[in-house]
Amino acid sequence: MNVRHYTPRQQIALFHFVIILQKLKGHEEVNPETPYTSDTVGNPGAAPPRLPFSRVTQEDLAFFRTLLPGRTITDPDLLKSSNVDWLKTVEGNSEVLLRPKTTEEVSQILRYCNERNLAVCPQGGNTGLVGGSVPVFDEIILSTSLMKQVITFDNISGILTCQAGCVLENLSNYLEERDFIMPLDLGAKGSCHIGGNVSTNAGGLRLLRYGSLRGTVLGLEVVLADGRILNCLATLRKDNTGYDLKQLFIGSEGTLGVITAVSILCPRKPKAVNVAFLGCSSFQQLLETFQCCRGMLGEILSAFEFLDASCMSLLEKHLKLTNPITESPFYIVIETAGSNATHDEEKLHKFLEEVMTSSLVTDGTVATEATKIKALWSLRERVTEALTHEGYTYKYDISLPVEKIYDLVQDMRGHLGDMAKNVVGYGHVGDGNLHLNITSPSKDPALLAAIEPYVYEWTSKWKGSISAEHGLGLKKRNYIYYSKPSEAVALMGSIKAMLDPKGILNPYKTLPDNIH
Ligand SMILES: O=C(O)CC[C@@H](O)C(=O)O
Ligand SMILES: [Zn+2]
Repeated sequence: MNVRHYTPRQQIALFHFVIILQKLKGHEEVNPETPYTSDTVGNPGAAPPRLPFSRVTQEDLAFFRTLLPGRTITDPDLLKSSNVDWLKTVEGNSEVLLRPKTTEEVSQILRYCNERNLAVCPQGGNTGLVGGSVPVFDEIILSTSLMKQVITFDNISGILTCQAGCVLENLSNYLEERDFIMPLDLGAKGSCHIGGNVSTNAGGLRLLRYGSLRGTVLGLEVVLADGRILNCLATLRKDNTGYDLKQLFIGSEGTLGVITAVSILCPRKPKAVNVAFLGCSSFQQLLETFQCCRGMLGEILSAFEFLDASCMSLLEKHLKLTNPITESPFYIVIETAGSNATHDEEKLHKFLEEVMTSSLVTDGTVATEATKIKALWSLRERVTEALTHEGYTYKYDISLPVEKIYDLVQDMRGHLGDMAKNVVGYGHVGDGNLHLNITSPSKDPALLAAIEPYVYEWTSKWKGSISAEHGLGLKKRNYIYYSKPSEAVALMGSIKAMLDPKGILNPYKTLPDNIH
């Protein structure tokens, strides 16, 4: 976890080396076809015209280079992967990437940018799916990648305090060595930063059991747009002294402040973990299995996830993963996490017996051993990755009453007919959160016009959320009114104006172009 101290020259060399390695691995290879977002101004889901922020000058660069020697990056090749999002769907034209190590440095950067009216795009692991973590035009990229120190961990209370740039998987490993776990787990754990997770209020695979970050985050340190440091890094379970300001920064996607440190309540590492992978012949049966599962597994249930048969075909086709059970229209991943292996296995087997004999489930397999558990989880966690091989993916992250979630997928299939290559559904049944993904060989404006606003109207009719866990970013911000009343959006605008009067923090994100 600790960062070794390198000279500025060594740091640049290391940074170059890492980028070359990433390119060789092919992970960070930039799709040359990603259009610059600035070229798409006026298109649906794209950017409004550039706001009148200052442009970065040589004097500005001189200031940053003095403040962050070796950590002010201007080489276009090195900037490329920070300008483009993980999905390679949006790309900014930033000419500066800043890599502070301390809160004080972040504070000095923001104080300077605010005075100079320079726009800033805060960036964590850049794994977001709504275009929130990359610049739209030439915003300065403020990366948390070197802020990766664990500050404290209390093994009595289970409270971890760390810098915002800690990678989620590194934190999980750190905690597991101490018999604890993170309350949050995501497919992107190997790259995403805890600060980014908190800024977007990421949900993930354990929310059913441990709740959202709005409950597990106990304190935050945030740097405001004008450079003021707000130290609300409490490590208390209970604290009712005034307004809970940290909630404003959770899920506001870096538009109100830059999160620099987080304190979070971590559960004990479960002694026994089991994963069951089951097949169901209808979504109705899947829902009945969920009800039965909640009743019979009770407190040991830690995840209830699903994917449909189309997702499975893509996993097999593109990632060469093997379906461990008989083909079914729906698949469920159930995880139990408890403190007594015998008790948990007994409960799980009784439940499996019940759902098999009542024919709710057609086939299944169970894993207790770590590598097999990981393999079963891959079938759910890697659907997003499999979809990227299909061409262009239109992504929708919808909350609905749980009994409605798959109706949307079926309805959309009927609505789109042959226009779409694939219409797939997967997600977090336990949280009523559907990931509806629609693919086409390439970007297709006619297909998009058939999907939107239809999908948002459908969601709004059932009082759902048009962004359950991914945020609004650049892509979804103008659809906020489908989920929030105008009074609420107007109040959000007032809060933004109060905390960031010049609007320098992550402009063009989260809030709609027109607040009415
Ligand atoms: O890519 C998506 O649509 C969902 C990604 C993620 O939230 C998941 O649950 O796998
Ligand atoms: Zn998800």
